[in-house]
Amino acid sequence: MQPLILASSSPRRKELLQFLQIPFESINSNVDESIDDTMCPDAAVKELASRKAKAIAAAYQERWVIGSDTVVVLDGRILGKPTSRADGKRMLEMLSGRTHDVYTGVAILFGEHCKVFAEKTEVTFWELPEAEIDRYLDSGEPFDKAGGYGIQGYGSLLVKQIKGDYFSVVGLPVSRLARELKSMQADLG
Ligand SMILES: Cc1cn([C@H]2C[C@H](O)[C@@H](COP(=O)(O)OP(=O)(O)OP(=O)(O)O)O2)c(=O)[nH]c1=O
Repeated sequence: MQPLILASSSPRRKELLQFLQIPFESINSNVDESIDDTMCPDAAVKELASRKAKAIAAAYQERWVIGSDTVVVLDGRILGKPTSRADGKRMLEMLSGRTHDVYTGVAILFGEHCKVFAEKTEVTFWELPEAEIDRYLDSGEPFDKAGGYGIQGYGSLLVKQIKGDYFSVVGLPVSRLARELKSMQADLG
């Protein structure tokens, strides 16, 4: 079997997929990630994960392809990656002292076969004084991450509690993914 393709540019997703101990290569899908504002988060991450996987599957026939997308959701509003320092600060101020949801969608494609699912994890932040938010922004870590933080880095210090899959927050729910992939492969013989 040819190596699976991870339709992603994310170094975190690449690192997490290595836990499955299967050969793969990663290829950036470069898709337009705009979505309808009124979409519910579960549907939005599944749509974006599918869009990323389909873009690669169209160019690489007969290959297993995985696409994924992560968003942060507070009070029903989707927070993507901050567009500026001010936007990052606004997001972290909103998340301070509150519990939000992180949704990660995954699409597994093989020819006309596909499985798409989403995981939700609840994350609670400590109350964050402005000086702590400013220090965190200075680290540069927030800018390529949904919600403006990375739980796997300095952002770990902002987090009081999580409920659900930690790896899904980092960008790929590896444990569920391994099971879904195995089940699809068993069904296909
Ligand atoms: C909340 C959170 C998000 N993130 C990351 C996961 C995703 O990489 C990113 C959300 O953006 P995505 O659009 O899901 O992914 P990406 O642009 O990094 O990569 P690609 O589309 O090529 O697969 O935020 C963390 O690394 N840690 C966290 O704690």
